[in-house]
Amino acid sequence: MRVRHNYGMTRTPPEGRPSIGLTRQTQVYLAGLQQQRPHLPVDPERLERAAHAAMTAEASGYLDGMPQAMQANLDAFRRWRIVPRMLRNVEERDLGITLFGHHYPAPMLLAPIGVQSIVHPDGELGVARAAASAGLPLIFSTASSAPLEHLAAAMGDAPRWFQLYWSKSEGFNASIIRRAEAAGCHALVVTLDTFLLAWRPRDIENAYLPFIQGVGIANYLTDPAFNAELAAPARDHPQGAIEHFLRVFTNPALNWDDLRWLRAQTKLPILLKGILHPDDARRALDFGMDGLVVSNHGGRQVEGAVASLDALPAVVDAVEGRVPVLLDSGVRRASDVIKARALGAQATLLGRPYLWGLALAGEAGVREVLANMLADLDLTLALSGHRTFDELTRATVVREPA
Ligand SMILES: Cc1cc2nc3c(=O)[nH]c(=O)nc-3n(C[C@H](O)[C@H](O)[C@H](O)COP(=O)(O)O)c2cc1C
Ligand SMILES: O=C(O)C(=O)c1ccccc1
Repeated sequence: MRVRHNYGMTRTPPEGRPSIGLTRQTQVYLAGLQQQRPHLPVDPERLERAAHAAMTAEASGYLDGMPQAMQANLDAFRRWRIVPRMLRNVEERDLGITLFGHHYPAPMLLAPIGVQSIVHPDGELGVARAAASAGLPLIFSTASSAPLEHLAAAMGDAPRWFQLYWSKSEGFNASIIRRAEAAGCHALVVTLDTFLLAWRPRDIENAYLPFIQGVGIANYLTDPAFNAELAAPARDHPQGAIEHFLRVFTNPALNWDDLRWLRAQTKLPILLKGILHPDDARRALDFGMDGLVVSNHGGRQVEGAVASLDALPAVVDAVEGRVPVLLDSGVRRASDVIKARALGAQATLLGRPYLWGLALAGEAGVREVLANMLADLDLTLALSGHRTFDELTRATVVREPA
């Protein structure tokens, strides 16, 4: 089943099907799933618990982040409340948005998440197919368990972006950007907050690092520049490529001036992911960046970090509408997408929730999580009194009373 990227604007429900007021596109997407729905928990907290119960201890520990930073992301969303508006004729709605000249069905992308095969054998390929069926853009991670070309092939012409882990190897960086362009990615998202992997208590307790087993480095193993760099003895030694990956992955010397090199590499729009300070946002614009992703990496890098949503308004003010600002970290339900949009995020990235779907039911689980999110988004947009996301403003939300 394939759904084109045009949600809404039609009132007729699919034949013989009672309408509960969803846009036609949301109905069609849900209807297509009826036969194969795994029926996962719809509530995100229950979904999370079920997924963690189904995973190995190592995968469960790896998905977790630091308790305070993760909780801060969720608390920040809870502190904002939507103020619904009445009697505004919201019968015809359009959830679509446009970013960098491309139309997408909803203000939601799938966040780049590495090493997905540790939660389910469907891994990134299952996620790619599920994203394609919803028409929602998937951001391929550099640290994927499958090469980006395989994911692109599984998606047909459905939209995808590429996330870059900017390694110490200039040859690899240049090569992987070329590959992302060739695979039809619409934009390059450069993740700045993970130039080292943080002190992650659960992984340390489990003595766990996925790459040691060679998981999550498919883009490196298939890269001609990366392979050319391997010394001959390393090439003959199965662990050689893994050791080389570990050497080049960490890159703490990166600084702003390096963005000049990156800017010269591609004409694709470049977004910086991990921006939390308004001065960094302004600086990104000085270096010709095309967008920002406000993110604390799902609370996985700096314990006690500011919540993404709390950092958003100052970044949006600093940017003054010059480039799109996106947000992730803590998006769990449609109302979170609406709150983020009201506070100035053009779109949000959905992270862990789709991984929970993957863990429980592979590709079908991801499809279901996405379908549930879209239906919730469609209804919550309407019930809060809006036909499009452009109608949301800061006045759509209030902070909870102290
Ligand atoms: C298991 C896991 C792996 C991740 N891998 C990557 C990655 O490869 N590249 C990246 O930019 N971000 C990665 N992230 C961060 C996500 O892109 C996103 O910022 C985060 O999941 C948002 O937080 P949330 O899932 O709590 O909403 C990863 C997150 C998780 C949970
Ligand atoms: O674990 C992560 O958060 C992450 O971003 C990552 C980093 C390197 C490889 C795979 C995932």
